[in-house]
Amino acid sequence: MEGLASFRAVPSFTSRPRSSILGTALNPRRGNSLSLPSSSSSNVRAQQMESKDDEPEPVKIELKIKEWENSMYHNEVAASQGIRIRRRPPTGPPLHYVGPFEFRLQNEGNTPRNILEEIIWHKDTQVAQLKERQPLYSLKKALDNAPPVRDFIGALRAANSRTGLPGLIAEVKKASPSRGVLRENFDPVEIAQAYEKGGAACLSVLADEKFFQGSYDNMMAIRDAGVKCPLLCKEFIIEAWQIYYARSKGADAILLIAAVLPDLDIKYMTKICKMLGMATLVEVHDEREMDRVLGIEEVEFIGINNRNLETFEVDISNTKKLLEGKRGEEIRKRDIIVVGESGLFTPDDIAYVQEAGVKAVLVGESIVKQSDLEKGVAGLFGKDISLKSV
Ligand SMILES: O=C(O)c1ccccc1NCC(=O)[C@H](O)[C@H](O)COP(=O)(O)O
Repeated sequence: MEGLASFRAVPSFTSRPRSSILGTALNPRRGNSLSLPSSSSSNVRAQQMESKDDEPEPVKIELKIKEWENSMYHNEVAASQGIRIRRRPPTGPPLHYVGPFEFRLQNEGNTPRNILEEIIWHKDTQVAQLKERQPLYSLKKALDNAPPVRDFIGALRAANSRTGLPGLIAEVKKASPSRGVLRENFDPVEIAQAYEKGGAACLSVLADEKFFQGSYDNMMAIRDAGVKCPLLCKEFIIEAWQIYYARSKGADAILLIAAVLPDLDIKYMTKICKMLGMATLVEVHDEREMDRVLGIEEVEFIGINNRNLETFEVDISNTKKLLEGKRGEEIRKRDIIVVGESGLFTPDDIAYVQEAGVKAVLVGESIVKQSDLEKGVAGLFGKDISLKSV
């Protein structure tokens, strides 16, 4: 797979001087054959798309140089699609390695412009470190032991027909940059079980530690406890590697944020998810992002975030605005499931976004703050939506 999506940032480059990489001897003749195990499973097809970790060392280095050169253009390509979030600091990484010390440069160029950009820059560094610890080839092996994928979109459709209300994706969310800590006594398994009992169709589990106090351990614990609701890994995905990682931890769906990812990345990552059997929720916030995403044939599941992730402003009329006119028509024609996300607190809010055309809602704050979570779900919908109610 050529293009922007296949040339990702080079993790180790963020903390190593370029000369240490360029000074390494290279083999200019790049072999194209891939030694993959023969199997017809979807995982293997996905492996073939992300194969460079299986390459011999000199080829890997050459690829990394190409990645580095191409990543320089990433911000430019993204900007041409109206994406304001930069993948990494334009003047170089914030951490500079100088002998045994590291120091942080603070200047206008390498200071994030908003919280989303700060999250993405942090994620870039974090993913780089995780990838070094668990490269793709070993991650792919871990997929063999991952629990089976459950049908995320199917669960939402089923809940929608069962209750006549939008299917609920209930968020296991301890804290957020905009609201701080939402729930002090935070037991992810207890929360997940209560949501499920209350009638949630699916769960969204925050995986980011730094900004949301979430974790992949939470997601695994929820799965291991036997919760049947399919799980959305709520993470800031910037590399395909993270999709495999999420799958290895039991995720059934992932989130892609259009404000962060260029079209080619969305397309490429959606294909990887499909091969792994996972659902891809593509999140938009404005008309421009919606139009970009509707231009991607593979997209079948769209989230409209009522929260502007750059300013934290929440306005649920955003969902209505983005589903009006031609956009709404196209969505209905393609039978795309739309999720109304953020800022939903009351039965009136739910009715409002349902009227606008959503078949599902993603809700965190308003339910996670309730002392009785099961009742919290019923309170949000204005009625008992649990399985025992019908
Ligand atoms: O919630 C935040 O403050 C936030 C900040 C920066 C990036 C993402 C953020 N939230 C992710 C979400 O969109 C919400 O967790 C989700 O839609 C649920 O929202 P809510 O019901 O308002 O908790």
